[in-house]
Amino acid sequence: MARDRDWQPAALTPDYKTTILRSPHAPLLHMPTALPEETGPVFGHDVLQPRDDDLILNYGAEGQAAIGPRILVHGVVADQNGRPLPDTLIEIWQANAAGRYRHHNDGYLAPLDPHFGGCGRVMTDTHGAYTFRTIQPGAYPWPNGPNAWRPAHIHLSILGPSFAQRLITQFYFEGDPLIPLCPIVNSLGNPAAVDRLTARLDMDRAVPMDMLAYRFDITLRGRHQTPFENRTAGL
Ligand SMILES: O=C(O)c1ccc(O)c(O)c1
Repeated sequence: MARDRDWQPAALTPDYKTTILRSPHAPLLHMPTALPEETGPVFGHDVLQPRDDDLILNYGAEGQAAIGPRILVHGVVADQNGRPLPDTLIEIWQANAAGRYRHHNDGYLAPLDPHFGGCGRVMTDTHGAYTFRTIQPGAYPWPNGPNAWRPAHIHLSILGPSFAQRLITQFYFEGDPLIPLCPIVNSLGNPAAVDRLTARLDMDRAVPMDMLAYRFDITLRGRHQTPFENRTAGL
C-alpha cells in the first residue's frame, strides 16, 4: 500500500524551525529498493541482552533503579491489514525523568541520573506484542522560540525484516497539556494523526504498588498508520 503523504507530517513546517533548513528544496526522487535492501540484514532475538527491555535497571549499578515514575509501556505492532507482526525489533530512546538525554549535545541544566541510560530494545512476540519498563520522561525546553517546551515523549524505531523497512517515531502521553502547544506535534496536520501518537493510560496492565501502564499500538501503513517523526517524513 502506498504511503499517504498527507497523513505524514510535512517536511517543511516553519513553526518547527529546524525544518526550514533541513527540508528538501527540490522534488523528491523515487528510489526503488532492490534485493540487498529488501532481504537483510535480518535481526533476530540473539541481538537482545537480558535487560534491554528494562530501562529502569539496564544502565545503573547492579540493583540500582533509575529515578522517576516507573511505567510499563506495551502495544501491538501490526501491518496495514491489521495482522500482528512477530519478531520485529523496536529500539527505544528517551530523556530521563528530569527531561535530560544522556547525550553530549544535550546541555539542559536538569541533572543526569547516574542510573538511567535512556536506551533499550525489545522484540515483538508471536502475537506482535511488545512490553518494556521505563521511567516516564520529563518535558524539556528546546530552542525553537523564547519559551518552547517539548511534551514528554519516547522515541521508537521499528525495524521490519530488512533495512529498508523502518519506522521512526515518537509517542506522547495521554492528557499532557503540552501536546497541543508543540510545533513538532502540530506539524501533523490532522488531529487523528496526533491521536495515533498518543499512548493511553492502561490501568488493566498497571502493576499494583509498582507502576502505571501505557498502551501504544503501532500500525505500519494503511488508513490508521502510525505517523513518522517529522525529520524522517521525507524518507
Ligand atoms: O529536530 C529538532 O530540532 C528536535 C528538537 C527537539 C526534539 O525533542 C526533537 O525530537 C527534535
